[in-house]
Amino acid sequence: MSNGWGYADHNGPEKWCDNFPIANGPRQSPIDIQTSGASYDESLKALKLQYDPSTSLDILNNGHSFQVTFADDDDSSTLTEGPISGKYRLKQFHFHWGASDDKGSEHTVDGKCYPAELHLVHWNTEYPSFGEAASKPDGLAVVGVFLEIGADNPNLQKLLDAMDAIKCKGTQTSFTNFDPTILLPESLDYWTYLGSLTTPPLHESVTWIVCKQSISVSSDQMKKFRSLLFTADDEEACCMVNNYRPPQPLKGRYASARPP
Ligand SMILES: NS(=O)(=O)c1c2ccccc2cc2ccccc12
Ligand SMILES: [Zn+2]
Repeated sequence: MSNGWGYADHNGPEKWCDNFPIANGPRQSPIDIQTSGASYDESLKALKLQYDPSTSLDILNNGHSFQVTFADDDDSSTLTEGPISGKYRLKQFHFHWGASDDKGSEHTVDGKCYPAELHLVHWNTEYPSFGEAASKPDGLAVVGVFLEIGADNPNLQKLLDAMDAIKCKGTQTSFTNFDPTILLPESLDYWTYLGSLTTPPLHESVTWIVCKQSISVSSDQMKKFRSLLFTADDEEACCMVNNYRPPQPLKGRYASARPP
């Protein structure tokens, strides 16, 4: 690929295998979660998410999505319990979305797409750093939350207001005192499976934890997501839309869930 990976026809998900052969690996993400095939696992615990708003640092347009980054030099913001062992620290969260309200999520549920999907990225403190953890089979845990078209979601407003300052690739601004707990659905019931990063380098290092309940977003709020650009201010403008990888082959995998 001439100029790095992206989501266009010339450098998008169908081309990633050229530079990242793991794209055709045995535990790639996202997947279509087939609820009839999901198994109940008595050993699964309830998710325990403890976030300290003082760890939020900044919001960045990285040219693929926008992400809010967190200080991860201590155990102030962590994920424990659920399907994982030990303690994982929150590193960042970001979103994926479509050009229209009928697509945009990476995971699907019985073939249903959502207009957007939130990913909260955590790394296993068994390893010395995020960078070390990112390529280990149990290195990362990502909590996914679907966004569904409905009423305006006031909990998204601070993110939407910051978007004017990060329109172009490579721009960032301070984003402090933000508690990502407000982005979570009321119920933290989840499906879980072993997968990968959904973007290059596609490391097969992620325990996926996908919430069954969605949060709301209005069509007008989705238009604000679509006002961001994939491109830098000195490049021809290209709207940041359809920054999602489609579901990948299950290759014998299935999602698990806690018994009702
Ligand atoms: N979609 S994703 O959660 O796989 C993902 C990451 C996952 C784990 C670690 C780092 C990640 C960085 C991402 C950056 C942009 C988009 C998805 C990303
Ligand atoms: Zn993601």
